[in-house]
Amino acid sequence: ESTAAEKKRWSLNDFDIGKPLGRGKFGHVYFAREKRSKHIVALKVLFKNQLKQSQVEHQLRREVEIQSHLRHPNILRLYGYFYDQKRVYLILEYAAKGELYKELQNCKYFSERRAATYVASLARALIYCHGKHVIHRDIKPENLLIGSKGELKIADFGWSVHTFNRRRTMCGTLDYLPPEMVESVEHDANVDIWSLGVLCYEFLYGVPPFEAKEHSDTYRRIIQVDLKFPPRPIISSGNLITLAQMLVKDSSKRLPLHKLLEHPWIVQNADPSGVYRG
Ligand SMILES: COCCOc1ccc2cc1OCC(=O)N(C)CCCNCc1c[nH]c3ncnc(c13)N2
Repeated sequence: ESTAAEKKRWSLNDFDIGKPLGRGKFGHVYFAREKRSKHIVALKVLFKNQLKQSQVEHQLRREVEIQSHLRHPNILRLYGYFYDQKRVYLILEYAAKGELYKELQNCKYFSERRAATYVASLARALIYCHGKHVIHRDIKPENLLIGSKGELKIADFGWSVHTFNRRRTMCGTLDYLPPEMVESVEHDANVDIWSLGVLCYEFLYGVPPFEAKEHSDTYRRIIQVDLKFPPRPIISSGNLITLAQMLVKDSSKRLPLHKLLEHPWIVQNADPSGVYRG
């Protein structure tokens, strides 16, 4: 069901452009307001020539197609898009509290309550996506935003695919990739469970579990599931068990997302509203 916003042909002069919200690989994101409705949005501007050079136009088309049909409180809405001679513009929901990774950098690592609250809301968003045969494949702090009430929003579905056409292309950091993607063998929705485990680890320890100086070392640590838990005070053992059940090499043996939501560590620590109130 597409809304009026999806049908309308938008153009740049429908918007008052505000401050830049940050720079991504292919362009900038701006704070913007739609003039008629006064609705606040984020406008992501991508340069066509850069998209062409990197041959990602098809990936962007798929991203727009996928994200515009997803409706979930923890998935950043894509209201529509338009383009002109040189640029493509994505009209996105505005996340008032910005990028999660900056928050993680500021406080080094999150409390168990905060980590579990975020992991639970991500699990619910991924269950929703998997129910629509969409796997994200790129769950990492840089792709997570925080809404005005502190709720988590997954943005940047650049690497998501419909499960029938599983592409095995590689990208960016290896840290979050599960063994089957690093070995570029067949993969399924369980890749997102692995990445969620990596993310949970990074929320709690401040670094991803298989981080290493060289790509080749990260690669080997992932393949061998070389998982170490540095001594960190106030981490309940329940968490370590949860993590160990998500970071399993055999994708069919990973803790399913709906089981994760019933896991004692999540139940005891995650705020049921999905919002971390501090
Ligand atoms: C192909 O692209 C697909 C869509 O990708 C994005 C959609 C929205 C985004 C960011 C997206 O990709 C990552 C990216 O461009 N950066 C890391 C730089 C800007 C960081 N945003 C900061 C930000 C603050 N409040 C926000 N409210 C909504 N969206 C935001 C932001 N950013």
